[in-house]
Amino acid sequence: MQRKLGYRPALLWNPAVYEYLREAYGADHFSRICDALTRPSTYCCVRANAMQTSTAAVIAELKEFLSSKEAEGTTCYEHPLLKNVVIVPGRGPCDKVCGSCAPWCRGVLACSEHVDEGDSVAVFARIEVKDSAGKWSNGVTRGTTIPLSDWESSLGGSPYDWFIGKGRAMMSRPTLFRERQGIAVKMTDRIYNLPAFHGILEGGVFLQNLPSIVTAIVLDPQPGERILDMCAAPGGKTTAIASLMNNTGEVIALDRTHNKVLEILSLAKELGLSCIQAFKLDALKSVQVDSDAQSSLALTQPLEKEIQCFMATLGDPPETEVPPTSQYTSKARERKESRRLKNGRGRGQHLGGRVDMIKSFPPNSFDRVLLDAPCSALGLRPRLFAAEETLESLGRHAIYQRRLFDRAVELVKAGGTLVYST
Ligand SMILES: C[S@@+](CC[C@H](N)C(=O)[O-])C[C@H]1O[C@@H](n2cnc3c(N)ncnc32)[C@H](O)[C@@H]1O
Repeated sequence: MQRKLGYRPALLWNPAVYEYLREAYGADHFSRICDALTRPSTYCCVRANAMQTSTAAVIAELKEFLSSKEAEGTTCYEHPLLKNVVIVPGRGPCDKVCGSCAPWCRGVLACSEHVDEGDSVAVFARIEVKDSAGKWSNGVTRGTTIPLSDWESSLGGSPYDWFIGKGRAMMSRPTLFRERQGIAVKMTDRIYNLPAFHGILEGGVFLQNLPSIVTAIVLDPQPGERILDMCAAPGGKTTAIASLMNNTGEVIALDRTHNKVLEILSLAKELGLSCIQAFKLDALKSVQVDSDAQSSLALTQPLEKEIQCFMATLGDPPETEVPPTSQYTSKARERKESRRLKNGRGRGQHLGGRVDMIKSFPPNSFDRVLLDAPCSALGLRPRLFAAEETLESLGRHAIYQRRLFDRAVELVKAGGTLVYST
């Protein structure tokens, strides 16, 4: 039983992607990457909003918050090199689980008999796998009972179950399978422990990962300049840039999705950054073209053709390629669905609020351009599952990113700075 409580998960890949990346990185390096991806970061990073507070004030307030019961034992300190950046170390992995994420009742698949509100429970994550018919499933019907006597051979025994911590049931077993909303388990001890910062120091801090903060610093925006952030929502890097400019000059943020533009505007308002203007625009169409250039653009290879060429460069797929699914879903439909998942609600389902649209910008319009292109999200951590990405979908991301990059190159002034991050 003790063996199961160790946290040594494996990341589930599409086999062809796994082979491709293993060859690209080398077996040893790739194995370390896979291992790191399965674990959360062991620290949090908070950017102090210099417009509203000081780093010292943020540290004082965070320390007070962290010394509260929930986050006991955690402290924070200023980053040794980056001013305005505060690091909050977490803990993990803990052999004996050392909380608080909260499994939502609709997410609970199976549960032991006679669990009552207030009981102490162990929480496992189960990963979906593809069955022989090519259908994704976790093999558990919602409402399954886990017999306490043989939990190890049922839920606990598969390589796709990982113990993630202990908690207290907030609902009885019958209630949690009946309810449509609510927290089923309040985690008390987690394998990895990072304090939650809900609603803390609103407007004074922004929770942001270190590479995102560094991206804005590398761009090196200067007060008074005109900066473009091409794929900007929710505005983490846009606001970091505006802060570095002491809220002077012009920071233009683009996103192609209405609701996401609203998010940028709302974050800029919350942080008191008035030099940010956000527009709804497809960055692929962000460069003004004259009519000659327009007709040559029409001659550029369509995306599908470019992807086929990319696939051809990979040669035959390895024998381990995942079999095609029995239920056919068109590529266009798959793309639409994945866009919907990434972009949230579409046109006609606006969150409310007007956003400005802009047509395009003349070439060489900006002192500096940041392109934080949409990516495959394979590097997001922690993750136990990456098998939905195929070589084709990765190729699609690469081509899309390159097209955006071409636009960024056109928009930055000669001698200006272009930072590409993804
Ligand atoms: C990686 S996220 C950007 C994160 C952001 N830079 C930050 O730090 O908060 C990528 C964003 O690009 C947007 N996007 C994707 N394709 C786009 C396009 N063609 N034009 C404009 N925005 C696009 C997506 O809606 C998404 O919000």
